[in-house]
Amino acid sequence: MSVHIGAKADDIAETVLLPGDPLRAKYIAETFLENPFCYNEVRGMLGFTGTYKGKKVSVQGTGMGVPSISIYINELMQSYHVQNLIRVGTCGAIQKDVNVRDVILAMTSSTDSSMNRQTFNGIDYAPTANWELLKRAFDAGTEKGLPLKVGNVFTADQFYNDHADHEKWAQYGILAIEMETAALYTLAAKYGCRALSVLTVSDHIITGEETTSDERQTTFNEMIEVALETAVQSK
Ligand SMILES: O=P(O)(O)O[C@H]1O[C@H](CO)[C@@H](O)[C@H]1O
Ligand SMILES: O=c1cc[nH]c(=O)[nH]1
Repeated sequence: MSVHIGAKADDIAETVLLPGDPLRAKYIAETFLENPFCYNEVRGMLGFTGTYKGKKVSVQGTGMGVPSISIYINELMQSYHVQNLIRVGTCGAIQKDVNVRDVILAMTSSTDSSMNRQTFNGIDYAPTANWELLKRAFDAGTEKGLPLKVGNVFTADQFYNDHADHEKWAQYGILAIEMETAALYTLAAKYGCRALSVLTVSDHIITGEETTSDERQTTFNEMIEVALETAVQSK
C-alpha cells in the first residue's frame, strides 16, 4: 500500500494505463480486460487489474493536472515498480489540420507548469516520450487505419485560462492542449521507466467544435485499443 493507492504489491501490473477520469478506468477495465478486479478506491481514484490478450495490465485513474498525476506516478514507481506508463487522455486541438476524434501520440510536451523549473533550478527540460512505446503505438494505430497525429502537445496548469496565447503555440507546432503529459514524461525519466501519452481530441479550442458523447465513446475505444496493443507488446 502507498498513501493514495490501497493495492497489495502484486496487485498492479508492470504496464499501467492512466486515464485522468477514474470512471474511464472502470469503463476500460469492464469493457476491454478479462477478469478485472478493483484494487483501489482511495479518494474514488479507481484502479483495476485484469488481462488483455493474456497479458496482465492495470488501469489507474490519475485525476486532472500535474499535481494529481504526479502523486500517482510517484507511488506507482516507488511502491509498485511499474515499467510502462501509458496515459489515455483527452485534449483540445489548436491546429487547423488536427480534428476532433483524431488520436494524437505525444512525442514531447511543452508546459507552463512550474514543476520542472523547480526540479531543474529554472532550466528548461524537454519531457519526451519513450521511443519504443511511441513506435509500437504508431504501428498499432496505423494498422487500424486511424488518422494518427504525432508531435508536441502542451501541458497546461489551467483548464480555464484567459491569457493563453493559443495562436503562438500553434505557430510553434503545438498540436493540442491537455494537463498531465509533461509530468508523466519527466517522472518516467526520473524513475527510468517508459511512458507515452495517447490522446483523443475531444474538442477544438479554436473552432469550438466538440465531439458528441457517442462519438467520444467510439474514439476513446480506438485510443484505448492503441494503448492496449502497445501494452501487450511491452517488455
Ligand atoms: O481526459 P483526461 O485524461 O482527464 O485529460 C484531459 O481532461 C481533463 C480536463 O477536462 C484534464 O485532465 C486533461 O488533461
Ligand atoms: O485539457 C484539456 C482537455 C480537453 N480539452 C481542452 O481544451 N483542454
